[in-house]
Amino acid sequence: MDDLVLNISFDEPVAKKRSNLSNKYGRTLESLTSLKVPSSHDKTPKKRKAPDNPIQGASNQPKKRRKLEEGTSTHVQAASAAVKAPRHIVSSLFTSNPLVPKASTSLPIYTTPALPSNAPLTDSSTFEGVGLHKLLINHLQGKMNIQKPTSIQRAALPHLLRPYDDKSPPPDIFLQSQTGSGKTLAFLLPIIQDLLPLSSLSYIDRSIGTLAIIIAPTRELAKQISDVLETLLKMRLRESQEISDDTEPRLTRWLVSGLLSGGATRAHEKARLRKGLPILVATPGRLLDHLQNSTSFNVGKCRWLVLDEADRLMDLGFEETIQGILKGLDGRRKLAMKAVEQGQGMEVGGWEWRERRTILCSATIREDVQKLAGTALKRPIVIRGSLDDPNDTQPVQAQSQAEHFAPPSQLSQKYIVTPLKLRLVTLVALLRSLLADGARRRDPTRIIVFLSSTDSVDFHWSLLGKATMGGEDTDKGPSEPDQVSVQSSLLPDAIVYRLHGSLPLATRLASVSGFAGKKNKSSKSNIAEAQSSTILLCTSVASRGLDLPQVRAVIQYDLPTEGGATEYIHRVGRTARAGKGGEAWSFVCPSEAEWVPWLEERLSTSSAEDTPTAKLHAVDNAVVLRKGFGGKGTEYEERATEVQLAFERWVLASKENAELARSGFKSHLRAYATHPADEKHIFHVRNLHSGHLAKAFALRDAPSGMDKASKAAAKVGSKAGKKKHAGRQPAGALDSSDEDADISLTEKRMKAIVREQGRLTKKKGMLMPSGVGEFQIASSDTLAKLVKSVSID
Ligand SMILES: Nc1ncnc2c1ncn2[C@@H]1O[C@H](COP(=O)(O)OP(=O)(O)OP(=O)(O)O)[C@@H](O)[C@H]1O
Repeated sequence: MDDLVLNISFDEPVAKKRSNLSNKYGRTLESLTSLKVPSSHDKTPKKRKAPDNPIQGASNQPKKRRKLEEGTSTHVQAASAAVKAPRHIVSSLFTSNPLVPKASTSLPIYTTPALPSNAPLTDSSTFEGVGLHKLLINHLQGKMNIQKPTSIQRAALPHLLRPYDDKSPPPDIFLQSQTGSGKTLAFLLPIIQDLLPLSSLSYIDRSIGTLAIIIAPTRELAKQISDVLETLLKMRLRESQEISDDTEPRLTRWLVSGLLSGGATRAHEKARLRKGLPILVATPGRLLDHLQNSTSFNVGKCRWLVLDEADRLMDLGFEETIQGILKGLDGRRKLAMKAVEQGQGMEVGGWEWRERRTILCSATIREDVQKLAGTALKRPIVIRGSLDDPNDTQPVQAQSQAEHFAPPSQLSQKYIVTPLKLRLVTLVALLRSLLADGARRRDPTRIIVFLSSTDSVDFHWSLLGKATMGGEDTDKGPSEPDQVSVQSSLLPDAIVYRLHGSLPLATRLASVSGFAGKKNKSSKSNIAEAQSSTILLCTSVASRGLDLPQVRAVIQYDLPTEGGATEYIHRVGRTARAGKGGEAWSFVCPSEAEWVPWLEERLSTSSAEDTPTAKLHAVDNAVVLRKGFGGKGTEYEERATEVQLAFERWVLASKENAELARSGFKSHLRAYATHPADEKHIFHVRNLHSGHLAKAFALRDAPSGMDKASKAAAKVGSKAGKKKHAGRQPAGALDSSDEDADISLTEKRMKAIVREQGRLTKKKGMLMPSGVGEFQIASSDTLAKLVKSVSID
């Protein structure tokens, strides 16, 4: 069935039984002549015609098997040199795997529960009822198709829309609610409503400066919030002629928004600030930089401050930066107050700018977030947006990690216990079956795949984009950092994007918008992207806040190394947003099987009651492979093997490819070693069979020295794990250090962790990285560049 949908058929099914020859180590060896490459006499390898059907090309190749394969062609010789192994042992994918507990042999049927937990409310709640201005309601309903508030909006808006009252000043707000529940509008709408009346004062224009600031941890998130803000600010400033009420004050369009995230030059940003940006969305480093260095940045009357994803801001080490921003804002306000007292500044009608109103959004109220709340918020209350109780508010108190933070109830959560050797082909099979489902529904399918390191993202992205079943030469050399998308012959009609912090900003933004189906100027793809299915391979940089439309599934190919259950919830929260359905898939190695009850326990304590959000469904690996590759009986095994071999051929085909695979492998291992101490009983590098893991990176063998490296990684991991949470480098940390101004902070953090791991050596008084391919921090190149310029005493 899937074969049809994906236009893949096997004209010559490979039904031969594999000979189960075991070597003395008990590993089954098979030589596969499909791996046979042109002999050294063939100076110019013959161009093979690309088969129409990607898998068919491979199945047409000879199937004779030998024990050992000898790489003899000239271009394979080069690759052989790269992998330093002229004789490659090819082990079977389907033998010598650890036993996997029995799981469901059919895919669970997904049904959306009657009441998705993050959907707009269906009761009598209305935007009028929570006090929203009619112009904003008209715009939401007429232009944005948003009819009713969600529970967090119903709970937060009355507090945030309350006008300032000297005698009973409104509280600052700590917003804590599910992913995809509409927090962005919950803080943007009150800000706009508060500033709107100023538009009627004839003497007020943009020169008043910045009156509201929203801080987001990453550039992607800042851009997304800025886009929503711009959409809101396009609202009509008068009601339609027929119902226009002439007693209403006439509003002018001076309320504009700006984005400061290091995407433009400082000089350009300064010029924009000089003109005046009443509402500003910014990443922390660049904002502090302008606060400290741009005299034209007029923020003395800034009344609103939003700290979005505050726990992520803390994770990324922005605590000092935020404290600097708070001090900077307070200092500027004092100066503005003095100026008004001395008659050198002006008042803003009766609008109270002397009291700042701060909103902090965070999934968790950990100790560090609570500390931040202590400095940033006045008279704070926590608003959670309970479905049943619109008035569910409480004072801020420290809680356990994931308490009150659960995945949306309508999300379908599944996991596959996958032997290491089968990971790569299972991923391809799963992607194929999800795409086939979408094609059947005639819907473009969007899938996000989380990996643990930038090197691993780069490897998988290149592999999918360039490896072909027929082995024809589509490799046009290494990918440029600004290349946005690739297409895979194994994943027809889908465009594959990647996202991590080592990519240039323009590429990152183009990847996000391309994946979301927006028109992409920089993309070289001929396919109409809006109609295409898209896949995003990414690090944890994409786990927070990103609101990408119609994400059908989130695949955690690598489970989070940082942030435990909370990070899991954020990642899966990229789907099943605002009441829509979605699937979350987790790849679990046999040695990690304990992760499932471990996670379920945490999810059930975070759910209000024992809801389906606390249950993950096991899906049998064979079911996924069969669905993805099709065929009768165990034919899928042969097909999966052909796919694996095609990947391995690609890795062998050039030095660059082999290097990509080895870097991905090593970075994966290093990332794995950073699981915290209290997860070591589940995730420990010593439980990973390096030879089997190599298969998942399309390598025939683990890169040399990996035994030592994995021991070192295990040591480092346990050492790092013993450190307190605050001292550990989070996944994707440098992914998000996205401004020039943040580089020095970034360097400090990076040096600390690299030093901790003993991978810096001192050369000529300068610290240099002594290791290769860095894990979740950045690619080895970036690491080298960043560290090179810094000398340490
Ligand atoms: N009242 C509403 N009715 C329908 N859709 C809504 C409503 N409010 C927000 N949305 C939509 O819900 C989606 C998720 O909103 P938003 O990104 O603000 O969620 P969030 O709570 O910030 O999620 P996360 O915690 O993952 O950042 C957006 O596409 C938004 O347009």
